[in-house]
Amino acid sequence: MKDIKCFQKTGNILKFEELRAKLKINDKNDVSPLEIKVIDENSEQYGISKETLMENAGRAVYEEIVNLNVDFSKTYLFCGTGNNGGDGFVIARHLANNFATFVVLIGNERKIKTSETQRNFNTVKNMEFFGNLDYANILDDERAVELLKTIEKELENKQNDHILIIDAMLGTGITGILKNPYSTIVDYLNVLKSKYSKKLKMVSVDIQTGNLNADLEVILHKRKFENKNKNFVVKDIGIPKYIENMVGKGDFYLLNERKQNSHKGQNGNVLVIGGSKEYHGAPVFSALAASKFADIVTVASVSNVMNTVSNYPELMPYELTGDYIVQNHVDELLELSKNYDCVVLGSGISVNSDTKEFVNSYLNETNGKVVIDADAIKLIDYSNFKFKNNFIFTPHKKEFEYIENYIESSGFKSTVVLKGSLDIIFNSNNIKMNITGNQGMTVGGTGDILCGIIGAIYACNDAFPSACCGTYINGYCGDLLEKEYGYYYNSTDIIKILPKALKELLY
Ligand SMILES: NC(=O)C1=CN([C@@H]2O[C@H](COP(=O)(O)OP(=O)(O)OC[C@H]3O[C@@H](n4cnc5c(N)ncnc54)[C@H](O)[C@@H]3O)[C@@H](O)[C@H]2O)[C@@H](O)CC1
Ligand SMILES: [K+]
Repeated sequence: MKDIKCFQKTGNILKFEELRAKLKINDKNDVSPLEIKVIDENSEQYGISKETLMENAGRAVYEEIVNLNVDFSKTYLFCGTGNNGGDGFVIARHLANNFATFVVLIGNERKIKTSETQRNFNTVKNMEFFGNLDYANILDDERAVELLKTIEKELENKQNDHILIIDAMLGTGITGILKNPYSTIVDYLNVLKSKYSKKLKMVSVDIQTGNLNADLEVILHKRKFENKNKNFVVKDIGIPKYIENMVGKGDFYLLNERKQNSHKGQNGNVLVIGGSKEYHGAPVFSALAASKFADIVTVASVSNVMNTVSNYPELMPYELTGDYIVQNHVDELLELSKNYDCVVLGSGISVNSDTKEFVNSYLNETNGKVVIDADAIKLIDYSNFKFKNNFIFTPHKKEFEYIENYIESSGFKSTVVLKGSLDIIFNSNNIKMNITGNQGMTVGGTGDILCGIIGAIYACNDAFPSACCGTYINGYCGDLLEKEYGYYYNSTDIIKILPKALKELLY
């Protein structure tokens, strides 16, 4: 892993910005909870801890409360056990210095799972001990109604002019319909709000819980799809822009879980179509890399590649006639491909006119997932070529020159991994950089390994996350090896360490 400071506007960053401009990919405005999870994780990895994010989030909400310019006689914070509740604890810390503050934890405190929420909860408990705020723990509807009744009493009592309710119950972690006591609390608060709309102010942290009709939603970092309240403000919490454009450990949340009780072949099977009389190492590297992740990997190639394949019992051979993969193999291979989730095309396939015909016919005919690498990229006749959305290209700089002029065309639906010291992964509406890997990766075969890894992941995932995660894994192996051996490792070492990398990243 290179440390980020080395990317002071190097060629690659400029290339990234040039491609992003060309593809007209601007920063997303709305994000899904899963995307937020990816950003959170990658912020943590690249330098801004979740604790800092939580602190900034709480502070941002507190600033909005101050902006309301209301001298609240009492503030209540309804906090869940997740990080939304954690934000609530941070807000309570700030409120308590200026307002009478009452923190309510909903659910058993043992359910608090993240360290950042735990830390802020402990501080709230200390503040209760020293009398800076009040605290109650609500476990069921009964206790909830009891507390809400006291709030109602305060509202009836005319001298209390304004009461603030902070909704830090649930944020992007909500799943399914609201369970009790949350739904009881939300319903009761809505009743109070309708009866005392002037005296009662309700502010939701990030997104309003259920159908709470909050006066204001203070949304953190980016607007969420869930946002329903028209009265919202989006607050920056200090996540640098580039974080959203980096591949990190967070991206692995986008991959499908391996099926637990799966049986053979459910976790993806891959067909490697490559090799020739001259090159038999390349397709075997791709296949061996894929075999560490996929269930079944077959190499379809000519006889002398089969000799190499036969040294690896974990690889299935499929022998083709002749010395090169050529046009008269098309029907046979289109048929064979139907039994596989993903095809890896190109490793060592050689550049000659017959193979050129094969590559173009195969890619025009197939509807399956294909990772297109190396010679195959050179052999395509781009003048009348469909960049299908189930294609992932893995060119290095030189090979990229073949496809660069087509990426802006509306018909460009493929995903590209532009390999380099900083890899750039993009399709027509996403673009990310990957910084794993090091100079040791220039050794021959790493490109074959990369397309094998991507093919194995792509077999049971979507194209863009497969391209990102596969590229990350490949470089990550190089980083593990660099720690041990400096730059003095080769592709066989990468394949050997691949299971360790996969375990660390995916397990
Ligand atoms: N990058 C960001 O956007 C940041 C997000 N942070 C906060 O973190 C929140 C997400 O935190 P979490 O992922 O921990 O999730 P939440 O805190 O939103 O809620 C998760 C908890 O609620 C419970 N829950 C889920 N669905 C439920 C339902 N239907 N009924 C009852 N209980 C339910 C779960 O058991 C879980 O414990 C965001 O909304 C935001 O407030 C901040 O800490 C700062 C960083
Ligand atoms: K909330």
